[in-house]
Amino acid sequence: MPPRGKRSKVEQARHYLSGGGVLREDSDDELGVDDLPWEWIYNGKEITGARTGPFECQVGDAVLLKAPGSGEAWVAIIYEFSEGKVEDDDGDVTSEKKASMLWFSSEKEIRSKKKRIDFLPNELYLTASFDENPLSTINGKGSILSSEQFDQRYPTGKVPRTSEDYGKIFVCRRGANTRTATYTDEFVWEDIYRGREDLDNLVELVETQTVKTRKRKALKSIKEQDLEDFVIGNEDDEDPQTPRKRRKFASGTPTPSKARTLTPRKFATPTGRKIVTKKALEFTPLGTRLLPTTQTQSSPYQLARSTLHVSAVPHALPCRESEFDTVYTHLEAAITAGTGACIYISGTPGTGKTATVREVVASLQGAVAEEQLDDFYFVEINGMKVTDPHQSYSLLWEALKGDRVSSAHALELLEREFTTPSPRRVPCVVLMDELDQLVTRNQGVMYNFFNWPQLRHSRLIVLAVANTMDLPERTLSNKISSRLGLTRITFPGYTHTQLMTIIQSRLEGVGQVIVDPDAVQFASRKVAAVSGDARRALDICRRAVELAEQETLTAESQGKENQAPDTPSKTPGRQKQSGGLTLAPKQGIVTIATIKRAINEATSTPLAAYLRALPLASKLFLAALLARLRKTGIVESTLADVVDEARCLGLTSQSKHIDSYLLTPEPISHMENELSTTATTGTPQKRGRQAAVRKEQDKLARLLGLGVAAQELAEAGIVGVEARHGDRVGRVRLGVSEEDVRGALREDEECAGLGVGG
Ligand SMILES: Nc1ncnc2c1ncn2[C@@H]1O[C@H](COP(=O)(O)OP(=O)(O)OP(=O)(O)O)[C@@H](O)[C@H]1O
Repeated sequence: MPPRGKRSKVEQARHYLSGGGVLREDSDDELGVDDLPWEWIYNGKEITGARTGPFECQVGDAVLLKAPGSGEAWVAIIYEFSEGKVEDDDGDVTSEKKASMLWFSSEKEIRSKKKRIDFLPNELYLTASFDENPLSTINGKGSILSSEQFDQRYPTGKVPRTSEDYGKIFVCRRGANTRTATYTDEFVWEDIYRGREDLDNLVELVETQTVKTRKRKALKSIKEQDLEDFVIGNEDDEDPQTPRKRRKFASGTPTPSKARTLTPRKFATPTGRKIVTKKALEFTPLGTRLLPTTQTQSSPYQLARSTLHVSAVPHALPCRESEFDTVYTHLEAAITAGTGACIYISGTPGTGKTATVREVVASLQGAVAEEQLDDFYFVEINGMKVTDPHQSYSLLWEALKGDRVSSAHALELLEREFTTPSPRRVPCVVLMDELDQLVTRNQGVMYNFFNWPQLRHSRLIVLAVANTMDLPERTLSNKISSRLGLTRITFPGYTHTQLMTIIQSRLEGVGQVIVDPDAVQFASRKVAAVSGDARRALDICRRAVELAEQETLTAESQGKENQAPDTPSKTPGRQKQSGGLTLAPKQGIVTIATIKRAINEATSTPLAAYLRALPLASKLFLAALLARLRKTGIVESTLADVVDEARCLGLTSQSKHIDSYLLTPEPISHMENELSTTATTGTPQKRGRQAAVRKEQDKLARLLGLGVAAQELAEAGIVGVEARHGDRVGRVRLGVSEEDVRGALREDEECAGLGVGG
């Protein structure tokens, strides 16, 4: 190996320039292949420099930074040094020496087609973007020159490959904001930068002479932004809506007086390939826009229906303020500190988990747009929308790089990405919704998404949303899940007063009373008694508004038959109309009676009627399947587990129906044979015991008869049963919506005490 600082010609020849980004082989850096420890260089108490072996660097020096694995390096000026604690993958805490870097950017990183046409092959732009990096990412020193100085040294405009300077010397004559593609006036580097004391002036120069943010259509209200803002895979540089945000200093680091921004990423893939985005994948939009007011405000009923619709995005989420704050604080802290995080959010359906997370992300997007928060990417992966859990890998990779690859390849790339230090990695927030669906047969996906945020270079923030509290423990084992150190937030079911507030707040915009307050209270109490599900409460109220509207229209058309043709139509609240029709005081608005009708309707669909008419064995089977679903959060159960669950339900249930069902002699003859081995003679005590055993066996035999019920339910499409070849533990899952089954059986007398409510 050649002595440090000197490179063989062969090694030198390996260097090559790439538009300012230096591509070099890792072993060929000035620091050599041995990872010697870094030491501080002090001036009094102040850290002014750092050394490793014979290599030294000082505040104000231009350095090359590497990203091992990708072979890329970037150029930055050291702004200051600091030391912090880090936990390695084994949980050991060590201290880490790092430096905040002021970045140069290559022409390649300008995120716009408005690139300058006069850029030089080895030109860099000075940015006002800072980032913190471990000293271990330093790869050597660089030199920055004005174009005049550079021309004097290299009149041909090129650095010979054999030169010591090859790949290390750059021209800087302008500052730039890479996101807005705006540039400072031309300057002479040696005039504006003589050393560390000029650093703050440099930043100020770039900040004042470049435009900070592109104009965004919807800074006022993120909810009204075009959905493209949140759709990944949209790499259109011209799109001013795509969120490309700035980063602040990591927390815990002394923040300089100047605002600091991160050059938004537009790095190539690790293989250096240009990213060509194919047709964008579909993602769940961050929020669904409200329909145009012209469509919704034509009648107060229509307005009420649309604001009560579950797909409408409310302007605020009442009763979720503290959950919002917790999620917001965790996300903001992780984005700012450039660390990973994994937040596990659980709660029964309709408790506002998804809505709250989207609201938080939208607020953070707003903060980014206002330059108060660092840039971050956001992607939603919904377990219900992926056909295979492994697709999550491709979706995440596409979110990070805009590059669509197969799941297996994406997994490989992600592993490499997250274990590799990279100087300017933008944090990525992933919402993994309906997580239960992603773990059906494969815990690997969940494990990876929970584990990656722990890797110190990942900057991955995972928000995992599921219905059950202990999904990680159940699927990953206690040991692994406790090591993962998840932050847990539980969303409780809404109380009736909270549901009232939620409904009333949605109705505020309607302008007149369409739903009687007593009706709101009635609906809220009904829902809170079983599930605390806002979706269900909203659905009931919306349906009740439709019923009230129909009622009014019918009354109107009947009235019209008695009226002159030009009589104005009625609106809710009017009691008397010309033409002799008199409406009752509450006619036309939703009353308790309307709510009752809406609830009845919801439970009197053909499916509900079918479910209620099922034999008790089938109902018990469904109740057991629902109980499994609620306990495990996993959509699929084994038949054996369901039968076990049914046994527990049967033992704990107070229902006389269930009791008599379980104690009726089992009709399946082979069971009889198996179970009739107990003798029926002996002392009265013994006979008592035998009778009890017999009773238990009868119950068991009955329970085993649930297999027949399962078969019948499968034939009707209510459940799906899959017994793979050679697999005696058949798997079963619901074939219709869980809510439909719960809704139908909730008030069924035979199912009382089986806990099917929610
Ligand atoms: N606090 C609230 N204020 C207004 N609307 C709410 C509130 N909480 C929930 N909603 C509404 O209820 C519906 C269901 O909410 P959301 O999808 O967030 O529930 P979830 O807990 O994620 O349910 P699931 O587990 O079924 O996905 C949405 O339309 C949402 O807007």
